Amino acid sequence: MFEKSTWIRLPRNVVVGHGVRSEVVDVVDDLHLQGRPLFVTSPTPREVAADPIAADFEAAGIEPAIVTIEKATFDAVERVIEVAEAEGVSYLVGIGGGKAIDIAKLASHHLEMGFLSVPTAASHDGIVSNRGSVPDGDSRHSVAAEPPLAVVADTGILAEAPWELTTAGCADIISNYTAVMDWRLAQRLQDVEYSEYAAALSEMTAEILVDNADLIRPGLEESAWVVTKALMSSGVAMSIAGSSRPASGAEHLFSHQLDRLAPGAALHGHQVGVGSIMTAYLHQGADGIWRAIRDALASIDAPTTAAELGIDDETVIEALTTCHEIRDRYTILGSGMNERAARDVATKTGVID
Ligand SMILES: NC(=O)C1=CN([C@@H]2O[C@H](COP(=O)(O)OP(=O)(O)OC[C@H]3O[C@@H](n4cnc5c(N)ncnc54)[C@H](O)[C@@H]3O)[C@@H](O)[C@H]2O)C=CC1
Ligand SMILES: O=C(CO)COP(=O)(O)O
Ligand SMILES: [Zn+2]
Repeated sequence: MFEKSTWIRLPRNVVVGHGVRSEVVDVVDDLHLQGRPLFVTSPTPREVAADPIAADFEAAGIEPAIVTIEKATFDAVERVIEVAEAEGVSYLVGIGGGKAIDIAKLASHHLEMGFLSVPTAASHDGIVSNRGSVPDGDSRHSVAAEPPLAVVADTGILAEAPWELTTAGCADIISNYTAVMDWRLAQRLQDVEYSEYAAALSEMTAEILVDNADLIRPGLEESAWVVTKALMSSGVAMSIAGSSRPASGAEHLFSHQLDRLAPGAALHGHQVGVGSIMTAYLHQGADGIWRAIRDALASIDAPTTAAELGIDDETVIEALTTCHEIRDRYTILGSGMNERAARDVATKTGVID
C-alpha cells in the first residue's frame, strides 16, 4: 500500500517589482487579514521600508505595532512573541534582511499567526522558505517555521541597498551547487529523505543566475529582479523539500561556524560562497567545478578568499575542522577534516595563502 504523504506550504501572493512597497496594505486586504499587524524589523530597514509602510497602514486606518531587533537569536524571537501578545496583534510582517525575516517567521509559527515577508535586501534565500536559521550555543538550528502568506519585494528598495548585500544573495544561490552535491551524497550513504524535484529546482536556479551574471551589476534595478527571483525559487525548493537541504550543505556549516568564531566579520552569503569553492573541491577534486564556482563568484564581485571576507587564515582552518559538529547533517565533511587536509583544500583553492 502507498502511504507516503507530504505538505508543501508556499506563499499565496508573490508581488515583485518597482515601488510595490506601497502595495503591502492591498496584499493584506487581498489575504483578508484583520486587525493590527506587528512589524518585525531592524534599524536601517525600519527607515527605508518599515516606517513608510506603517504610514500607509495608518492612512488606511490600521495602527501597526513595531519591534526592532538587532540579532537573530531565540531571545529575539521571545521578545517579538511578548510584544505581539502585549499589543494584541493578529499577524506579523518581517521587514528587512534575513535576520528580521527569520525572527518574524519563527515568532509567527509559535503564535500560530500568519506573516508577510518584505525583504529590503536581496541577500539570502530565506525570503519565502519555511525554515528559520538561528544560532543556539554551539549549534545552529534549521527550524521548521511558518512560510510567508505573501512576499512583497520592492526592486527599487533592493537595488538601492548596499551592493554587497546583493552579491551575498547571489553567492547564497551559487552555493546551491554544493548543497545539492551534499544532499545526494547523504541520500546515497545515509538514506536521508531526498526530493529530485527540489534538487533539480535548486540547481537550475543556480544555473540561471550564473547564466545571467552579466545582468547583475550595481545600480541596475534589473539585477535586483533577477536575484530576487532566484532567491524565491531557491526558497521554494526548500519548501518542497521540507528541509533546507537543497540550499544548505557543508558550505553552510562552514559559514555557521564562522559566525561563531568571527561574529559579524562577513555576510552569510559571502561566507557560504567561499565555503562552496572548498567543498566543491572536496567533492570533485582539482578538475571539478570549484574553479567555475570561484569564477562565478568573482564575476559578481563576491569574495573568493579569506582575506576578501576579512577573516584570517587560521580561523578558516578552525572553521573547516570543526564545522561538522554544528548540526547532525551528513555532508562531504563526514566526521570531520583534520588540520592538514583543511589546509590543503584551502590552499589549493586559493582561499588562504
Ligand atoms: N531561513 C532561511 O531559509 C535562511 C536564513 N538565512 C539567514 O539569514 C541571515 C543572513 O541574512 P542577511 O540579510 O545577510 O543578514 P542581515 O539580516 O543581518 O542583514 C545584513 C545587514 O543589511 C542591513 N540591511 C538590510 N536591508 C538594507 C537596506 N535596504 N539598506 C541598508 N542596509 C540594509 C541589515 O540591517 C543588516 O545590518 C543569516 O542569519 C542566515 O542564517 C539565510 C538564508 C536562508
Ligand atoms: O541559509 C540557508 C539556505 O541558504 C539555510 O540555513 P540553514 O543552514 O540554517 O538551514
Ligand atoms: Zn544560506
